[in-house]
Amino acid sequence: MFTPNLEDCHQPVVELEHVSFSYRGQQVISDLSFSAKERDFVGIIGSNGAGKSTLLRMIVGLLPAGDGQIRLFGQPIRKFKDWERIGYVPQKNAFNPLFPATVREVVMSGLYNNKTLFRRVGKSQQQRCDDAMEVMGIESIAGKKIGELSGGQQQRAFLARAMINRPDLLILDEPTVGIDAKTQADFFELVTHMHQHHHMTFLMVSHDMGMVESYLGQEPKQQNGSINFYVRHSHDIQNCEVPDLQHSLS
Ligand SMILES: Nc1ncnc2c1ncn2[C@@H]1O[C@H](COP(=O)(O)OP(=O)(O)OP(=O)(O)O)[C@@H](O)[C@H]1O
Repeated sequence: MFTPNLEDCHQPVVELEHVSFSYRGQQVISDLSFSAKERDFVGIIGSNGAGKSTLLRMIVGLLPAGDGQIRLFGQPIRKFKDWERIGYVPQKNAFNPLFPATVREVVMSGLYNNKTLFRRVGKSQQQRCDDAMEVMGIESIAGKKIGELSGGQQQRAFLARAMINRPDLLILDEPTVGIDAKTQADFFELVTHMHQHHHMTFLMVSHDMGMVESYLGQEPKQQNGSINFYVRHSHDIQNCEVPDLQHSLS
């Protein structure tokens, strides 16, 4: 019987090889090698100050890796240009209630990068914005000021902002910190639903061990210093897509 090779059909999305990082002589990440493939869900767990946010900032190009190599979608990070393929939700910053932008404006701002900043926003971009807000269930509050929303609603808006380019990789840094337990559980359900139904890879820093273990298993797949990596591999969810072949050989 034909058995597809489930391990090899998913391409690497993030690869780190012997990466280290120091802030002014204080080493935070030491000799980290790690990779995530298409549709993997990686939970990054560790104590305060372990270096989790630093790691994510290196992966999104906000900090340069001191030593070692980072590759994104198979390309060395210094050559990588396709940043629309990556959505990033940094650690929560509560918005000042006086902050004037609406939810729609915050979500739309996810479209702007160096290339699109001065381009007129067309119908298709508006549609993308509507789609992202619909997925996050925030269409009804599109016109509200972001600063007037609850923490959970703000996080949904940031997630919609990260989703507007329909990224292949979504990076979330403690997305539910400071949010009540029920909203956290709803948010986690939304994220795992997205993982199962959209073709995306997730890297998520979280302190919520219960939720991480329930989705990613009890044991970390890898450790580096006091950072633990819990992984749900893509092939646990979906087989490689070879429907015709499978059909004809069954
Ligand atoms: N810009 C900076 N300059 C100097 N040191 C920094 C800077 N940012 C972080 N650090 C230090 O680097 C270490 C790792 O910080 P980082 O924010 O990556 O940890 P973390 O694991 O995300 O922590 P937490 O769970 O508290 O968010 C900490 O000791 C922190 O004080």
